[in-house]
Amino acid sequence: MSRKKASKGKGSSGSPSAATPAKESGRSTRSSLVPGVQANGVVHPSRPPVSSSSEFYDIAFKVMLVGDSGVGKTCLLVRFKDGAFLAGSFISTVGIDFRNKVLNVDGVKVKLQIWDTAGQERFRSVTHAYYRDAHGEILTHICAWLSEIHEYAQQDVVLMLLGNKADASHDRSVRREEGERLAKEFGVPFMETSARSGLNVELAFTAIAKELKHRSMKEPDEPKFKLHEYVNKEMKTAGCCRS
Ligand SMILES: Nc1nc2c(ncn2[C@@H]2O[C@H](COP(=O)(O)OP(=O)(O)OP(=O)(O)O)[C@@H](O)[C@H]2O)c(=O)[nH]1
Ligand SMILES: [Mg+2]
Repeated sequence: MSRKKASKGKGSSGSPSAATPAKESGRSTRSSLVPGVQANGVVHPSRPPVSSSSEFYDIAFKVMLVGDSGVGKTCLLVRFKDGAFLAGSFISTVGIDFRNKVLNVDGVKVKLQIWDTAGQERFRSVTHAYYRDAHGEILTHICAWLSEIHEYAQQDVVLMLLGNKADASHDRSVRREEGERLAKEFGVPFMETSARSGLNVELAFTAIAKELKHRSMKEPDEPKFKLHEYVNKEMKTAGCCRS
């Protein structure tokens, strides 16, 4: 299987299809974005791996983080990408940013190009343009955002609801019971996360990557990947020692 090289780091763009470097959010240093990365879910024919480096990938997908301002989308992405928590004052995302991460999913290098959208209402028209290219959506406020997704995203987009700030008793985005109820009602997987402690952050993105990879590369005789079952099995509970 031939491997493509992933652009590293963080970027932002005014256009969903042409990824061009743009302004930084001011929260972390900017690294350059290599344009022309195809995040199209296309599997490349089998060839020996070009490199064992995590920079190389076999298949790529676009995943969007959507939700209200302040729920922790940027922090979740930084935790996933860099393993760190963005402490300090809250700097709201302007427009849209993205970061790439390559995961090893059952021996396949899956690149997630993760778009971190601004939750503020005034940027809504910017984020609408990105929905149609997204393969996966990670939500942090299901009711308000599902109608947007139904309107702008592809029908078969993979969805996941997160209840972030599980470490904080008062400042949570979604109460666990409420999250579980809504997720059941809308038929999407739900998990509690914490960008601060790292709880379930890796799992949330890995689960999406697994589902997308299985959809693209499933052999005819291979059993269907069950996202709900995988999430329920792997999920760690808030308050527990693991993260
Ligand atoms: N306790 C706690 N605080 C968090 C967590 N995640 C984010 N925060 C805090 O919540 C605030 C908002 O986080 P952001 O990640 O910037 O929020 P956002 O969803 O990206 O907001 P917009 O960019 O405006 O859409 C910041 O002050 C973070 O430090 C978490 O898991 N636990
Ligand atoms: Mg943000």
